[in-house]
Amino acid sequence: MDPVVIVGAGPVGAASAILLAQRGVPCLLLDRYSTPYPLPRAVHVDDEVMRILQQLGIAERFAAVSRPGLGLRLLDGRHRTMAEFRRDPAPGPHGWPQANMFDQPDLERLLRERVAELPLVEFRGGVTVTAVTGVTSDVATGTATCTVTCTGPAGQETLAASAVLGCDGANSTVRGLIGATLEDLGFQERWLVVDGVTDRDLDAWGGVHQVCDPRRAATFMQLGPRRYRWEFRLHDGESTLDVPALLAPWLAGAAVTVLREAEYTFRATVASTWRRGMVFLLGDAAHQTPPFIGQGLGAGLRDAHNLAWKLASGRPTLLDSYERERKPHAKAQIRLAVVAGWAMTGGQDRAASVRRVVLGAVWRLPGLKGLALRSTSPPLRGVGRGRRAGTLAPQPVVRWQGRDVPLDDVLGDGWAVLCRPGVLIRHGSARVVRVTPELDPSGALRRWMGRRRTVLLRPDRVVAGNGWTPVAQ
Ligand SMILES: O=C(O)CCc1cccc(O)c1
Repeated sequence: MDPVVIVGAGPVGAASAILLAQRGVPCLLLDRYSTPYPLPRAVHVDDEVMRILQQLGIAERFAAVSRPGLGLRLLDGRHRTMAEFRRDPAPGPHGWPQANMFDQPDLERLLRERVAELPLVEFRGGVTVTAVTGVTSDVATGTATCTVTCTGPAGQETLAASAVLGCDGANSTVRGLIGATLEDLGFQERWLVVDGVTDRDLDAWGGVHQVCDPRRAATFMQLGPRRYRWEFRLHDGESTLDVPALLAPWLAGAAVTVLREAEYTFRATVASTWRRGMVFLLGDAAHQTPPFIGQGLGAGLRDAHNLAWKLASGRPTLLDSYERERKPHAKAQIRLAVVAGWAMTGGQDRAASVRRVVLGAVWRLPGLKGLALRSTSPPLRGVGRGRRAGTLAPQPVVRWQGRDVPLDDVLGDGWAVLCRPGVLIRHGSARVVRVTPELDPSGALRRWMGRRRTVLLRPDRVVAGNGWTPVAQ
């Protein structure tokens, strides 16, 4: 079997390789560079994405280097809290804290270590892809073969591939090679991103601070012990900022070493098509979002998780659902991020300051203080029928073979059916898990199942339907 060639060994490419190799699919993981990009970019993943890291086999190690986020605070220009939306740091319905803050190089290291453990993944660094063919092959038979032309330490090579995954970031070569264009979702701002380490803990609140000040919108958060991220909006015509002066109000006299200062243009875009033949786009190659709800990297990992089991199934008809499911989900999260950005920066008009005053006043109403933040992840569209189809099943701790384990570890890598005790089903190749009081001592799974006798779960733990619907399998 020709390998799946994955272009780009950042988190999305590495995650794709791991998920495919774990399912027995050989992968060739190519990157321009031999070592991971050393500078921090993403800072947050939610609890649904933590389940993907769990499936990759790195969640425990990741939890040891990340910290639960406490939510979101909206501050005015004098850093006074206008509103606070809290998150519980304890594990939630998906078995992990709802928000997890981290330093991206830590995640990249864990992913590369996991890649190195898998004999079915070959990594080649220093390789630049120049052409991809086979993009219009008839994939109905599943036998299409693509070729990837690249240059690297071995000179120019043409590689045969059963599929090609373009995980090569915002300036994706693969995207251009398959003729996809970018749809603009109407947001473009320049921001200065500053990462720093301080000589002592700043004793800051452990959530994300969004400064809603049209004169200088800003974001501040803690990523690790004495590790902090600041982001400052740049106005038209500004190319540099007085960073020490901007950091000073956050430091309370502590000294900071700036690790990185980089200008980014935050954009909201989605690729016109995410697939040609057996060539797929994932991550920033397929979509870019402003960072204001912390869902950029998560969207890419969701792409990898959505596609890997479908590719590994060897059933080409399943592949049509990749873009159909992922694109609306990614767009919904990008639109939310754009709204959040608008609320923060809100323009320079008089109405913007009125909006902020109203927000502050609304926030002081009794009952609104301490409002909990909800998930920003909508259900996937077009997945099966029935209640909760397209949503991710929860992941309570269950009692299995005498041990307390997270549900996903019991469900395994394939299709699964949760069923009430006493229900007789023909189970085909799906793993049948009977939801008895012994299995589910907290009752969380039984409460979630409600009156449903059975629930069919896809390999990515998305609800495919109620009852036993072998059609979906
Ligand atoms: O959802 C949360 O609790 C945090 C969202 C977040 C994460 C990272 C950056 C950012 O601006 C928002």
